[in-house]
Amino acid sequence: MKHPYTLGQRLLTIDKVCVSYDRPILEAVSGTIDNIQREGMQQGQVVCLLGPSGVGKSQLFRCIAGLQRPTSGSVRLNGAQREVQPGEVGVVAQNYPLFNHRTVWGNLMVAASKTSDTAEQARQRCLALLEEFEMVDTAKSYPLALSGGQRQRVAIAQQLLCSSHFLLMDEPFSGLDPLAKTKVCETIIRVSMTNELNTIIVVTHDVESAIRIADTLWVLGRERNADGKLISGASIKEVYNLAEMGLAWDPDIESRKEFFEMAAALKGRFATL
Ligand SMILES: Nc1ncnc2c1ncn2[C@@H]1O[C@H](COP(=O)(O)OP(=O)(O)OP(=O)(O)O)[C@@H](O)[C@H]1O
Repeated sequence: MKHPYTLGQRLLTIDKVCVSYDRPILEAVSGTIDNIQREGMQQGQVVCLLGPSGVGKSQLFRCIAGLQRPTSGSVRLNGAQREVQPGEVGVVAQNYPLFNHRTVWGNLMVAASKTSDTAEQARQRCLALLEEFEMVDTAKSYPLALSGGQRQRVAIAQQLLCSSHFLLMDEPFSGLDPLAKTKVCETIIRVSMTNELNTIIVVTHDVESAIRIADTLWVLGRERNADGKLISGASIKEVYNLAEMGLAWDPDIESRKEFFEMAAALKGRFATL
């Protein structure tokens, strides 16, 4: 079967990342993200990192964000030899920390000013993102006056302004009702299609939302010993290339039987990890 895309440059390399405390938490985690190229489309990358509770997703998240150095191994961006530095990957945390004493515009300008050559350039970049997220009329509002979804979009815009196309999102669906989840999925898809280099890694437990937004799923898990007990030290046990499987970028994915089959298969796999 001919795939409707090709792969370009390497954007992210996770190379045998190990994290240990009193016991191994991550054991030689490796993975790569390449630039997806779809003819006539501006298509970014969305990878969802799934795995059972306590398996080590947050530890890997921190390593990818450059917030924590692995015990061994490395995370590198854009084919570089040096390790990722804090700030290069935007982090959208669960509570969307914003400056509450600044307006939406003020919050965005703080971020844009750090990475723009002139104030006018910063202004243009902020305006473009507000337009992209249909939030121009909230520019003068303060974060506490926004809905959760609006705050999340400001946090995403802020991180896109100060990082270089990489966004890490921590459990963006937790505690949301189905309608709100759909909106978050739409926001992530929209961000991924704003620039072909935009690369979003979403850490989530939400299997259905993950299948809706991702081109690739990484499942973090552990091995079991002969007695069926989990062995410490997780690695990426499964990689599902949804793009190759014909399950990515389909706005009607939820109405297809493959969607339900994939969700059921993943949940079954979770139980073993
Ligand atoms: N500073 C630390 N010292 C020792 N152990 C730690 C430390 N930080 C995390 N751990 C352990 O690492 C393991 C993985 O934790 P982590 O928070 O990454 O899991 P997770 O997959 O994100 O879980 P959840 O989905 O519940 O958030 C846990 O067993 C945790 O106790």
